[in-house]
Amino acid sequence: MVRDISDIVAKCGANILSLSVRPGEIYLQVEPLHEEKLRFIIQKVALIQDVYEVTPIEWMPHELAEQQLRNVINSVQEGIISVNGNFVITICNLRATELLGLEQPPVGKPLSDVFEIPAEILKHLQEGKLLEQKEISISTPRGRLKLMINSRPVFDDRGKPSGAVMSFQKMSEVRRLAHSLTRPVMVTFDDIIYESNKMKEIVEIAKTIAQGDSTVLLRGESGTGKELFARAIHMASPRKDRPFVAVNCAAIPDTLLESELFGYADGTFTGARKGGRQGLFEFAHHGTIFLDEIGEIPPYVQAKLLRVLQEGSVRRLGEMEETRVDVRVIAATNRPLEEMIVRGDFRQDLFYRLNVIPIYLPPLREHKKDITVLVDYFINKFNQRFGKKVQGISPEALDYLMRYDWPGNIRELENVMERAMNLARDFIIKPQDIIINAPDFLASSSEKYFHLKDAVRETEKETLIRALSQGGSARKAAKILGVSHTTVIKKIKKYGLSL
Ligand SMILES: Nc1ncnc2c1ncn2[C@@H]1O[C@H](COP(=O)(O)OP(=O)(O)OP(=O)(O)O)[C@@H](O)[C@H]1O
Repeated sequence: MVRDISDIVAKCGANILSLSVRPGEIYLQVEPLHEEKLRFIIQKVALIQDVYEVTPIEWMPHELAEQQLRNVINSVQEGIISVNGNFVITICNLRATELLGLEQPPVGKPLSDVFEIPAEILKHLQEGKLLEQKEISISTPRGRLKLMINSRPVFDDRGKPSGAVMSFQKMSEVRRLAHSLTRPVMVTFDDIIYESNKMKEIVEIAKTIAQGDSTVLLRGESGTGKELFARAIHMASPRKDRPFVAVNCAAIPDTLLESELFGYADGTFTGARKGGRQGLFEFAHHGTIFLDEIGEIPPYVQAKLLRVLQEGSVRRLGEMEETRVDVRVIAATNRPLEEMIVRGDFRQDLFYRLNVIPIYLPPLREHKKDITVLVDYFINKFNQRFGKKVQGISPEALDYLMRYDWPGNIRELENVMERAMNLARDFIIKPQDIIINAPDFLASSSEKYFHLKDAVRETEKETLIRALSQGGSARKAAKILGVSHTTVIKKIKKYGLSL
């Protein structure tokens, strides 16, 4: 049939440009024809035995497939470049062309002409190796650009490397994406509940300093609202649409803290991720980093942190190059830093750098006036969470709360209220719904009633609290108690305590 068709076309003096045969279909591309000649060819071909239909079409099937593929690769957000075995560009999508600052896709040009690829990466590609999440910095007509690159090798029929397909994204976009996934819980100053003048003054100061960029040091006992204030300051600042990165310095083992904060270069240590990794400071670029439990950081990390605060740039572990970071630092601690300086446990110069705006959050026992509004706030909060309809608290129960000293501060009050809301059978919280786990306090109250299990729990919690305040850190408490650091961390979580 193909020969019969070709004969007809040839007799009409038309040139066949390409031909494609599929089961049940024959496609013919001929040079442009006069309309009459075309009609004549169609009529003749239609008369060939077993030909059912002859239709003029605009594009050959391979041209259509090519167009569809081009549309797909041009519509993706990432830059895509494919190279052959000689590292000549065969495909370059619109995003890649734009990122490289070029007018036209550089198809047909050697990769090295348009892309300043570090030698080690080039070697990697030539050897047909997979490349994952490698950061590179290239110069474009519009200036230097940091990219995150991935590359998959392509192999020929004999399994030899014959090119690669690379995809890349701007580092700033990767950061933004990561941030959109880890967006902080939106805490604002409206979520800070108080009515006392003491707290009012503090909130006013915090609102004012939120506008600036200076480092803030939040001091106060555990559970007084330091993290809440840090988040509210961030959300009231011009940085609110950028990352808020909260780091609990005490929860990260000393050996990891440095690389977590400042990142590491490729091949810095065994098991490290290929291509290195950016640290939390880089991740927080243009945003805020909250360094909780700052008193827990070891001396060598203190020295590096001081440099970051002084220079405004970070150097990843194992790297020479410095990266500028624009990060507002909010640090917090419940430790007596001044005493730690005297003992040589905390650097004085770092203290001064951190203590630019000190904010002291008082313990709840010093602003008991706020208990009433806080109780109402927690009743509302837990009504919503538990689908309850508790309307308030009885005067006796409130009096009970007022008599207690709240060593665990607002966090402890919140926990006690959560428990009370679970126990409440009525629309009003009664004294019997309030369980305060403090032996001294229980002894002085009318409801003293212990199962052995509860007593063991209480004693364990008490002992843990004592070891923590004596030692000042989970690690030291573990030593005092003769248990592992992990056990202490687990128990702290179990009892809703905080370092
Ligand atoms: N003024 C407040 N109004 C409402 N909730 C508060 C207030 N202060 C603290 N809280 C709540 O109390 C709990 C403890 O607060 P937060 O974690 O901020 O304390 P912290 O001082 O950072 O504690 P730690 O030092 O143990 O990390 C949180 O659930 C927080 O939402």
